[in-house]
Amino acid sequence: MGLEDAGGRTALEIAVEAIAGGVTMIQLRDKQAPLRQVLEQGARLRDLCRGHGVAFIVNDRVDVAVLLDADGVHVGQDDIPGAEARRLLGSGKLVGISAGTMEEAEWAMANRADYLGVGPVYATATKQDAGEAIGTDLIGAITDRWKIPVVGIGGIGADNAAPVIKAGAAGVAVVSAITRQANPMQAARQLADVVRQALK
Ligand SMILES: Cc1ncc(COP(=O)(O)OP(=O)(O)O)c(N)n1
Ligand SMILES: Cc1nc(C(=O)O)sc1CCOP(=O)(O)O
Ligand SMILES: [Mg+2]
Repeated sequence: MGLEDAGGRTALEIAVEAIAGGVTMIQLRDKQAPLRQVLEQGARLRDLCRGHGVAFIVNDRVDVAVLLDADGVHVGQDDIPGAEARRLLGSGKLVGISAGTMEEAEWAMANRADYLGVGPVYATATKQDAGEAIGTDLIGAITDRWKIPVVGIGGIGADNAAPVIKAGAAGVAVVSAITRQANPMQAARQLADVVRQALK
């Protein structure tokens, strides 16, 4: 989660509400905090997730994922390659890989991704270097070609999540649609309802 606009609330506070609202996976994504703080915050988030049967994933940092005994790591095209991440993490852990083009999806599949994060589906202000919105077509093309869970990411909220699922995604990954809302629990619940409905 990026908590720049979380209204002074901590990641843990937001996560408690998000889980109560029905999220099934939480990713620790903090590119700024000192490592010691990331580890402390991560341990609290991990314990919370474990207590609720929610998957806990660390973004970028395989070392942090190992130290926290996270359920897995999410890596992008410029991060540690997925196959190397898996070697460090050991078996039984998830490796998620980002893809914004079919070529990137091919790389991710060659690196034996467990799931793909595909985006930015819509325009996003959360990730400055996300690039132009790509829409939902790539999700359809990937899920037609491979049997792999895909989550759409980028600019997704309850108002526009349904087409992402209808295109073939198994779920959606969001930051601002939960962290920037006055009531993160209600926002998560609305989003989960839309996703569940679209999956039917
Ligand atoms: C689920 C999910 N999908 C994509 C990303 C983006 O990863 P990456 O391209 O490495 O960019 P950063 O998040 O590291 O800025 C993600 N984090 N999660
Ligand atoms: C972390 C991230 N990755 C993206 C990608 O396209 O790979 S877009 C993104 C930011 C998602 O935040 P929001 O839900 O607020 O748009
Ligand atoms: Mg990354």
